[in-house]
Amino acid sequence: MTAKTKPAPDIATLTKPKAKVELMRLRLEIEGHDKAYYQDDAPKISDADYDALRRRLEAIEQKFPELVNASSPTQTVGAAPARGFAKVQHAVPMLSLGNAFADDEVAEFALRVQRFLKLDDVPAIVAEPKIDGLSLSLRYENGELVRAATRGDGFTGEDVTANVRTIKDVPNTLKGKHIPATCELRGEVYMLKQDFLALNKRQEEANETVFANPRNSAAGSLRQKDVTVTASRPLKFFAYAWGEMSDYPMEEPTQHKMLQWLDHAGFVVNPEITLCHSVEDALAFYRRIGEKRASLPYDIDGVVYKVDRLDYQERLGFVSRSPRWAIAHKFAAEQATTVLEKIDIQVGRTGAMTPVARLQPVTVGGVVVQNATLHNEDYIKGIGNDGEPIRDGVDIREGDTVVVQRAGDVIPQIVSVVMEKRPAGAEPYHFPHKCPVCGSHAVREEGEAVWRCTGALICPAQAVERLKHFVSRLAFDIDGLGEKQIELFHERGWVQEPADIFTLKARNAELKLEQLEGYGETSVRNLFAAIDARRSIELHRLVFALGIRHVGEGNAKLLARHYGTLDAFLSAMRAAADAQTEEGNTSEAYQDLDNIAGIGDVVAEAVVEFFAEERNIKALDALLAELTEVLPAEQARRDTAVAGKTVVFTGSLSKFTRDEAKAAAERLGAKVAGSVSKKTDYVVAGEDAGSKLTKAKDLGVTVLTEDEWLALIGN
Ligand SMILES: NC(=O)c1ccc[n+]([C@@H]2O[C@H](COP(=O)([O-])OP(=O)(O)OC[C@H]3O[C@@H](n4cnc5c(N)ncnc54)[C@H](O)[C@@H]3O)[C@@H](O)[C@H]2O)c1
Ligand SMILES: [Zn+2]
Repeated sequence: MTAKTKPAPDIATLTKPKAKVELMRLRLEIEGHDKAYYQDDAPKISDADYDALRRRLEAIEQKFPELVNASSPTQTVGAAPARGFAKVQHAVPMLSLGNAFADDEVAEFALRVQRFLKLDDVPAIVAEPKIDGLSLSLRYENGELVRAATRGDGFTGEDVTANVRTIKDVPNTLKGKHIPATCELRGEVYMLKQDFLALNKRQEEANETVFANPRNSAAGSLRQKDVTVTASRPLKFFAYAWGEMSDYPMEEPTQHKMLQWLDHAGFVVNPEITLCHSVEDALAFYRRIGEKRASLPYDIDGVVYKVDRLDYQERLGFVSRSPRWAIAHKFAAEQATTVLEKIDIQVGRTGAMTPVARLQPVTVGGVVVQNATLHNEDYIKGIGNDGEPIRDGVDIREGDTVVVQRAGDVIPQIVSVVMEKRPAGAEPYHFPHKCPVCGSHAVREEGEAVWRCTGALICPAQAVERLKHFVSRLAFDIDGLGEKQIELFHERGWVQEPADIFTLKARNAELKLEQLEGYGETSVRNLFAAIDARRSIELHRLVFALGIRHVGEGNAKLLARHYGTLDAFLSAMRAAADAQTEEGNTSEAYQDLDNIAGIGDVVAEAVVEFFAEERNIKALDALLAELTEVLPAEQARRDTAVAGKTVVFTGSLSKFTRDEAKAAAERLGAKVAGSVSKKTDYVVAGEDAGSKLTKAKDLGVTVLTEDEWLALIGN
C-alpha cells in the first residue's frame, strides 16, 4: 500500500499559480482517500502515506494562506454520510484532533494552553489511549437511548441507531441518580484484535470481504444496512466524551469526573486513562502505553491529552476542525513495539530454511503484523550479510520485546530489541539442524548463511519442485507427465515421491485417472506406457533426477562416467556417507569422489550429505524397486579424434540439434563447454555465430563448420 505519487514539486520553490494546481491535485487525492476510508471502510493507502499527503497540503497552505478555502481537507472532518443511511444532525459538532508526533510538540501544546488561560502552571491534563476505531454519538432522552450516529463530516452523521442497539457495551437505559434530561454521550466503537482475526478468518473462508485492520473491521461492521450482520459482529464501545448536555451531573465538572460518571451510568471507560499534573507525567504515560500497546487487546494509535477542567475547555474552544483543549500524540506510524512469541522455521521449495518471528499481533501503518522475517541464523545472532554487526550486535530471542517496522510493501522487519524487557532466563536461539517439515538433517554450507534440508527426495516442503525436476527433460523425461500434471497429482496426494509415479498404473483401479478433466482412456494408456518405458534409465539421468544440490546435468554425467554402474556408485556413496562427520570426511570413498576432475569440495559435500540422509536412501530404494534396469554410463572413448578435447558449439546449428551435438561429442570422449577459453580445442560455429566466434579467433582456437566437425568425428 504505497502512494503512487509523481515526484511532487518542491514546496520551497513553488510559485503561487503552481501551488494552486498542486493544492487542487492534493485536495482531490485526499478526498478520494477520505471516501475510501470513511465511507467504504477500505483504505487504498497506508495511514502513514495518507498523513504525508495531508502534511504536504498543510505546508503549502501555510505558505499561501490566501489559497485556503472552507472546503479544504485542513478545514473539514471525515467525509459526508454515505448513501443508504438516514442523516443525523449533531447538536454539537464532532471534531477531529490536532496531532503531535514529537515530545516537544506536546510541551508546546501545554504551554499554549497555559498562556491562553493565563495560568502560572500547566493545568491538570487527562491522558487517554487513542482508541483506533470510529467515533459514535449516542443521544439519550430521559435516560433512554433514542438515536445513535456516526461522525460523518462532523456536522451530519449517519443514523446507525438500530445497529448500535446490538452492541452490548452501549446501555439502552442510563443508570444512576444524576441523569440529565438530554445528553449526547460519545466514544469509540472498536473491535478486539482477537475478534478481528477470527472474523477475518471466517470472512476469508466464506469468500467475503477481508478487512485490513480492526478499525476498518469495526467501521465496516457497524455501518451495515442489514442490522443482523452488525449483530453478528463482536463490536465493543469505550465512552470518553459528550456533546449536548442539558446540564452536568456534578458540581465543577472535569474530564476525569465525567469519565467516572460515564462508568457509573453503565458505560465501559478505558481503564488505562490517567490524570496527569505535568507534561513529564503525560509523556511518561505515552511511553508506558506505547510499550504496552501490543499486549493491549485492542488497537490504539496514540494518546489523547485533554485539559481536565471543563470551564477551561470552554474558554479554550475550537480552531477550525479541532478543539484547542486537546491534542492527539500519535505513535510513529510505521513502527510498533510487540512481543516475539516464537521463532518458526519455514522450509522453501528448494529446502532453504527461513526463520520467521511469530509476533503478538500489532497494527503497524494500518496493517496487522503477526510475522516478521528473520532471514537466517546470522541475522538472529545480530550478524549482517557482510559479517558486520546489525542491531548493535544484539541477538533475537523468543520472548523478547521488539520494535517492528513496516515500510510500504516491504515485509515487516525487526529493527531492535528492547533489552530492558528481555525476560529473565531467555536463551539465545538455537537454529535447528533438522528440517521441521520432514525431519531430515540440515546443512549449512561453507560461506553460506542458509541452512538447507537435505531430504531432497522426500521433504513435503520441497516435493513439488523435486518431482518436477525428476520428470524434467534431462532427468526422467516422461511423455505426458509435465509440471502441470505433477502439480495436480501431488495436490491430490497421488504422487509424493518419485517411486509413486511408477505405481500409478497399479493404483489406477482406485485413482481412475481417465476420469480427470482432459484425460481419456487413450491418454491414460499412453501415460502409463511412457512411464513404463522409463523403468529402464541411464545412470546419469537417474543421478541428475535425484535433485542433489549442485548436481546439475554436467556433474551427473561426470559422476555416472566415473563410477560406471549404479552398484559401484551406490556402494561408493554409502561408504562415503558412513564416514561423514561434522569435521570432515577422511574415507577413501570420499577422497575418490572429491578427486574426480570437475567435482569440487562443495559438490562432493552435497552428494555425501544427500546419501547420509537415511530418508533419501529409503525413497531411492523404493524408486529402484520400481525400475527394471539402470543402464551403465557409456564410458568415454579414448580412441577417437576428439577424445579428451574441449569443444564449444555456437551459432545456430542446422545439421543437428545442440543436444544431439553434445551427446555425440561426449560419447566420443570430448568435453563440451559453454564458453571459449584458452583451454578450448575446437569451436564449432553455425550460422550467425557471435562473440564466441570472435573470441575463438582472438585466442587462435581452431574453428570448424558443422560439416568439418562431422568429418572430424567420422560421420
Ligand atoms: N489510509 C487512508 O486512506 C486514510 C484516509 C483518511 C483518514 N485516515 C486516517 O485517519 C486518521 C485521521 O482521522 P481523524 O480525522 O478522525 O483524526 P484522528 O483519528 O487522528 O483523531 C480524532 C479521532 O480520534 C478518536 N479517538 C479515539 N480515542 C479517543 C479519545 N480517547 N478521545 C478523543 N478522541 C478519540 C475519535 O474517533 C476522533 O474522532 C489518521 O490516522 C489518518 O491516517 C487514513
Ligand atoms: Zn525437509
